[in-house]
Amino acid sequence: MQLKFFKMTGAGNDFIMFDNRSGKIKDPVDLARYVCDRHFGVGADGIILIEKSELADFKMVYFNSDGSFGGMCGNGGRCIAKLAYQLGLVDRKMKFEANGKIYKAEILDHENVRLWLPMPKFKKFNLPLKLGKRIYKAHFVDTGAPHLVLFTEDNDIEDIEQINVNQLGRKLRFHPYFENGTNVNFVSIIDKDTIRMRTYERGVEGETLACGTGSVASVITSVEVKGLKPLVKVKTTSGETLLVNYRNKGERGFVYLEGSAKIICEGKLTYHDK
Ligand SMILES: N[C@H](CCC[C@H](N)C(=O)O)C(=O)O
Repeated sequence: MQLKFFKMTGAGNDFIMFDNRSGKIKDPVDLARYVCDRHFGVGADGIILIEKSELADFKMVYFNSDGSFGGMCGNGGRCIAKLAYQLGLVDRKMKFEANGKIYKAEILDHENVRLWLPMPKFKKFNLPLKLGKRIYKAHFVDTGAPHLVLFTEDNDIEDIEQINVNQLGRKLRFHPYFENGTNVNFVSIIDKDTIRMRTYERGVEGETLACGTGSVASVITSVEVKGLKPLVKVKTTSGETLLVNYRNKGERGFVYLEGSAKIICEGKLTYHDK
């Protein structure tokens, strides 16, 4: 069959997007593995399907490039909001459902999208993680995707740019403490409202150029544990900056992620469903 697709990037985290409101994509796992391959497919970190929702304007269904179900994706969430707007499905402000939760998004201008996330319920700060002979000082926040956060300054890492993210990230990603694995973020504090972050992503099994839910987890941890002051700028590996605003004030609390979301191209994919 032929499937119309859009290739998008959210600050360097790239996705192949499909409108699946008709339900014609039946095997997204196989499709994700095929289309995300950078040499035999189109190439991306994951696929995202727009589907119908009973609860919101539409539903976002996200799979990593290895075909695993991704739950939520912050950069992908900004991309799907942009696409839904471009396709005329929604106005500038919208609500969508992803993995059972409701997200709000707003198209800010031709480039930037703001995405509000539900307040993370599951956080565990100051989590010692033993790996071989070393104990890493880590923190964990579930922002719709599971995220481990390690500050370089607490783990005797001098230069974040020198970390072998694919090697160390991979070891922590498969740490037996996490039943379903975890994404791993390395964070250096630059000043009271800026961090540099590098992420090893579960399901891509390598460093990605930016990670939205990881940025949110890293900023929440930076504010709660290190006293950073929102709005916090997150310098990603792509060179783009993501913004995270966060107030932890009970009923009035909120957290949002802001950054670019762009359509790179659209096309038709020839695909044989297995
Ligand atoms: N890149 C995504 C996170 C993906 C999480 C996914 N890799 C998983 O938990 O399986 C983001 O921008 O939020």
